[in-house]
Amino acid sequence: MSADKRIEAITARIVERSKPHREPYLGRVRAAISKGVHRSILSCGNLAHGFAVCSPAEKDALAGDRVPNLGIITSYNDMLSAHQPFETYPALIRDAAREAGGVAQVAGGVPAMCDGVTQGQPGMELSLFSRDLIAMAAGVGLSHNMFDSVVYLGVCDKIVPGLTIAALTFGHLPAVFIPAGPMTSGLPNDEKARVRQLFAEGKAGRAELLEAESKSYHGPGTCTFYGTANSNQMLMEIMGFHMPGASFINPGTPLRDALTKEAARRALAITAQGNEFTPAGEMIDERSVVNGVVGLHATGGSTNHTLHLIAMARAAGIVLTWQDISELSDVVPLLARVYPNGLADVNHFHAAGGMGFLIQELLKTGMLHDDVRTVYGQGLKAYTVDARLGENGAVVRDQSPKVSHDPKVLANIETPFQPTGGLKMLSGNIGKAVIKISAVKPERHVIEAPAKVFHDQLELNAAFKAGELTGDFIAVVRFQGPKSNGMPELHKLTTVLGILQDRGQRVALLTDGRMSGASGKVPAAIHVTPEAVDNGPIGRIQNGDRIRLDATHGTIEVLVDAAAFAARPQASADLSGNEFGMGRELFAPFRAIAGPADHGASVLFA
Ligand SMILES: O=C(O)[C@H](O)[C@@H](O)[C@H](O)[C@H](O)COP(=O)(O)O
Ligand code: SF4
Repeated sequence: MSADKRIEAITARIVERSKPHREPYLGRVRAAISKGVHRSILSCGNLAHGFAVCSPAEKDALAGDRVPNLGIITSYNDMLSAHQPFETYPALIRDAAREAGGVAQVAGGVPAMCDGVTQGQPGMELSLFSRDLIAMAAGVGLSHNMFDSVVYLGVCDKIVPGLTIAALTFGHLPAVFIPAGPMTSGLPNDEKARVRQLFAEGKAGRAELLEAESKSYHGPGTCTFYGTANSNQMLMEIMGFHMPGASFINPGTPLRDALTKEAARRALAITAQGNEFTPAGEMIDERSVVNGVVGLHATGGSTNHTLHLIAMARAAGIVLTWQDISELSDVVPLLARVYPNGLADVNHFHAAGGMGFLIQELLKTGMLHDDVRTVYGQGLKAYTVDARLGENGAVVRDQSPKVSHDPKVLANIETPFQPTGGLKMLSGNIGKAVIKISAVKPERHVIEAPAKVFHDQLELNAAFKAGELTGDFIAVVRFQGPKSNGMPELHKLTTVLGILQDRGQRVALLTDGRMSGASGKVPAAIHVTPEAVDNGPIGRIQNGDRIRLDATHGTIEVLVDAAAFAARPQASADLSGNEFGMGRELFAPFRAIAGPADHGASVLFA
């Protein structure tokens, strides 16, 4: 069936807006494709260097242009529990390539930051910029120009967005993303959050907190809350970069390995040398991007994708805006309740029917474009399946169930948890912002209260410890934008504001910074643009100003006389402490040129 007419209209608007960028982009992709198999333009010297460590048979294969060579971009390290399983993937992929008559080589590695390790630490100020750095680093690997297709190994927050930017920049090559899968379920996320609140209130000690944290984050795989990392998996599947059913299979299982080998074989099958050539730059179009946004809304996905998905789309010449995202939110129902939007984790989501069921339900009422290209072939309907291991160890796919295995976690389209999605744009005399309402109770969608102004999250936490955060208030935490300090996640605010909210205070957050995808229950107007350091109105808010955050009508207003507000001096902040230490000095050029949040806060696109 064709997509809902409202989805079609927004898609058509994006197509029209994107033309000035998309058409030249496609021209570059087609020009690169026309050069044919890329090793043929390398000199003998280039080639000899490129396959010096290969076996004689591989050298022979690669010397001609008849055997496809698969590039591997890996983000393996031991810091991210989600990426640690990638250590063994290159060997698996090489075996699969050889068995399929091809060759595979690691083209390069990219850096990967664990936002959980850097949360609340100086390192978090490198996090957002690491996305674009990852795209650049992947570009270094692919610039060897030895490859006919690429597999990208990445899971977490900035890594999948950065790898997607690279995959679309090298859009003349097919791109298959291979995930590592979620950690098995440990201490439930809400129990972990409860112990954190007890610790913050002095009712639990450090030993008890560390025990709870370690029982929650206990082994290889992605953390099980529905944050940015798991939003990435959802996006890669619904946009057609994953093999169907690949996203949420636990690491270290036979099915996981079978899916990895299958993905490698598929990446070799869709090169220009075969009959199903699927270059990434042509596979991904405006419909794929809209499908990604729809998936975000239907699952209550991470607010960080109001930054990343914009930058990812832009890499393919597609101009996505917060208005598009907000209007799609008005159309797409919420079908998943996964922490922080519920108590379940991604393992429960998968067991309830997972991505196959979600896509099936959304297709039923035209919430998704079915007529899209994917690494698996034509049409998203092929993704309404469940993957399992067949007798001979091959991946077998069954049609997704017609009814959710757990309606409390995954709803049918006829009975959604909320009629609209989770991500709204706010606008008003403070500028533009985004808010995630899927995890906020309806009675907190409108908050009007006096401002309490802070210049970093530690100041707010200190005010909490000093007992100064009484009554209703809107915390204004500014100078947290990309040009100020790299736009770190302010997730440490979640615990304190959550305690105050649980005590009955009506509180909200307003910031030019961003939150973790795992943040949720406190209303937060984030990514305020323009940011304070860019002369944004958020820099003219003063303590005591009444602010009205209205997620129902999509507005964010400071209730001060317009002329008086405009006449106020712009606040300034001492950011010298953010310029050095923990590598921040290396990212000064990024802070200097970063674009605004509503354009993806990127150093790659204005
Ligand atoms: O956007 C995200 O999903 C977060 O960056 C996530 O990747 C990060 O790791 C959380 O902050 C960890 O959650 P805790 O800090 O609550 O453990
Ligand atoms: S989900 Fe976050 S905390 Fe968990 S491994 Fe990924 S980046 Fe680290």
